[in-house]
Amino acid sequence: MGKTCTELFEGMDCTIIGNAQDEVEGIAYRSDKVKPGDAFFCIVGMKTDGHTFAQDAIDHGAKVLVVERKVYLADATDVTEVVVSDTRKAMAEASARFYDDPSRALSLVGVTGTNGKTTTTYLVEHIARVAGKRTGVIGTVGTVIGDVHEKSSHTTPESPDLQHLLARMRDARCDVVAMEVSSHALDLERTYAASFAVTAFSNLTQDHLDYHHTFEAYFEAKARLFGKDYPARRVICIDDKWGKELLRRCSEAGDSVVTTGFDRSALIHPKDVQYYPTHTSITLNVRGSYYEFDYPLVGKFNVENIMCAFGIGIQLGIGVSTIIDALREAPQIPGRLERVHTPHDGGVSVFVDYAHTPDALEKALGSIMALTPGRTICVFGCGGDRDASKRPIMGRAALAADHAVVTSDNPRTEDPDAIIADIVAGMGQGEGRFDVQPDRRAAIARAIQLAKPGDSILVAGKGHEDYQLVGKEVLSFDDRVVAREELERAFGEGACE
Ligand SMILES: CC(=O)N[C@H]1[C@@H](OP(=O)(O)OP(=O)(O)OC[C@H]2O[C@@H](n3ccc(=O)[nH]c3=O)[C@H](O)[C@@H]2O)O[C@H](CO)[C@@H](O)[C@@H]1O[C@H](C)C(=O)N[C@@H](C)C(=O)N[C@H](CCC(=O)O)C(=O)O
Ligand SMILES: Nc1ncnc2c1ncn2[C@@H]1O[C@H](COP(=O)(O)OP(=O)(O)OP(=O)(O)O)[C@@H](O)[C@H]1O
Ligand SMILES: N[C@H](CCC[C@H](N)C(=O)O)C(=O)O
Ligand SMILES: [Mg+2]
Repeated sequence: MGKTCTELFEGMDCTIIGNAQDEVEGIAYRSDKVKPGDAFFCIVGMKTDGHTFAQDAIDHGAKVLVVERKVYLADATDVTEVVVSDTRKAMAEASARFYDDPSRALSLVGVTGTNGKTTTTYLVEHIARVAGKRTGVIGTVGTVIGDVHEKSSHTTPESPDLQHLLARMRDARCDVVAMEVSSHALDLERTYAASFAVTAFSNLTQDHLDYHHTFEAYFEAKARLFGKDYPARRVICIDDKWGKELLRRCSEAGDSVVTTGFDRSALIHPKDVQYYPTHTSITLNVRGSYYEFDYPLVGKFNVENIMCAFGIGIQLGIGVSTIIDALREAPQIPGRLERVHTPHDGGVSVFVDYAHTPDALEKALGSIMALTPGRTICVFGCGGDRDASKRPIMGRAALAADHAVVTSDNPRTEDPDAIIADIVAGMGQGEGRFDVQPDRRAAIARAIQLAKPGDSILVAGKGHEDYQLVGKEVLSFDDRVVAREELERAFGEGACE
């Protein structure tokens, strides 16, 4: 299934040097992954410049090079070069064409925002499924095509991988695909040339300032999903100033917008919410009509996610009663306030959650504390090679718990003790209310040792992850499994009193 350079690049602002009728067999952006007949896109990255790997790509069989500046390869006269002004955008557009624009053959939903993307996409998938649609999901926890789950390395894949996935979903006759769109993806044009039926915004709070540097730049990256490159129907949570600004822009552009939020001016907002340990009872005001129902997710932040998914359902044309039927039976989202079940828990509730930002940690703790009769203990750390400025803020946020155990998340290439020192720098007011235990298993065991019947433990930061990244190594580690093992060790048969 090849495509000629003409087919891939026609209409783009580019110069083709060589044979425009050359057939391209695939699209590559890593030289060592090139297969014979591929087009290799040379990307100027943050660490290195893809143009310097042109020869390596040719050695692996690349037939076409797409470049921002001509590379003049003396011995490669049979290689066609395509000169463009932005290889990332050109790669996204060529990838869409290579797979015959799969996003146009289905309803693609893009969810962006700092927190809530994974949860919302899972809810949308479930709503669409209950509405009788065939579904797909693309995001942090992995890819789902129909009933088949696959792992993924990025929340939002690089454009050739994304278009390939969408093509597989189209070929599997998916009607609705719910996809997380990260700010990195928008900035790096991974989703450029994908056409969305609906785009949705959850919230914007601190994360990824290592990459974007300022909040404004972070917001503008997210805002792109609501701009001219991505025409679609919109769903916007207007509880923060960033959502209000997006609403202003989309209204000015004449877009169809469904607003959501606790803000009473939102088209979808709650009239009443009752929080329980196992579920939530809500009365929602949806465009002036009231709907009362229970759903099996807990916590205040999930009210926002429920409303966002509701709004997306409406924008997809799904009936309100179907949306509510689906939400009543909403699935447990892996590693999001997921209760650890084991026969011997000593009356201690352990929740594993993916809170890895200051706002998420504060909200996850608040949600657990509101449902806990006893004390709440928080086990958490921060990822290495990621926004370091969030560490002391997360430290301070964790002091809302009765006790905190500061540990390692994914240290990656950083020194775990140095990450912990950054966190503890924000915990000056908490003398005596936290311990430090760099070993994550020992930290979970320590929290269990401190807990009494009626207490809760929040193990935050890694959620569904079944690995720990230490240096360049990928170690096997799953908070849910480790918590279960440590609960059994503490309270199971044979445990020492
Ligand atoms: C910060 C970031 O997103 N970086 C992405 C970016 O890397 P980069 O610009 O540094 O690329 P580079 O290493 O300088 O290389 C430049 C070019 O040379 C190529 N190259 C490089 C080496 C070689 O031997 N051969 C070769 O061809 C590379 O493939 C690349 O095309 O472009 C690369 C592909 O072109 C991505 O793989 C890489 O993702 C890195 C691995 C990453 O960790 N990204 C994370 C932060 C990320 O994207 N996260 C978001 C989720 C965030 C959230 O939701 O919280 C996500 O969507 O997953
Ligand atoms: N609407 C929300 N507002 C604030 N915090 C939330 C919200 N929804 C979820 N959270 C918190 O954020 C964590 C991550 O949630 P989720 O995985 O849905 O977000 P995400 O945007 O996909 O995150 P990531 O950027 O890592 O992909 C949850 O475990 C929870 O602690
Ligand atoms: N998508 C986020 C996930 C962070 C998860 C946390 N466990 C960590 O490793 O920091 C990121 O890549 O920044
Ligand atoms: Mg996610």
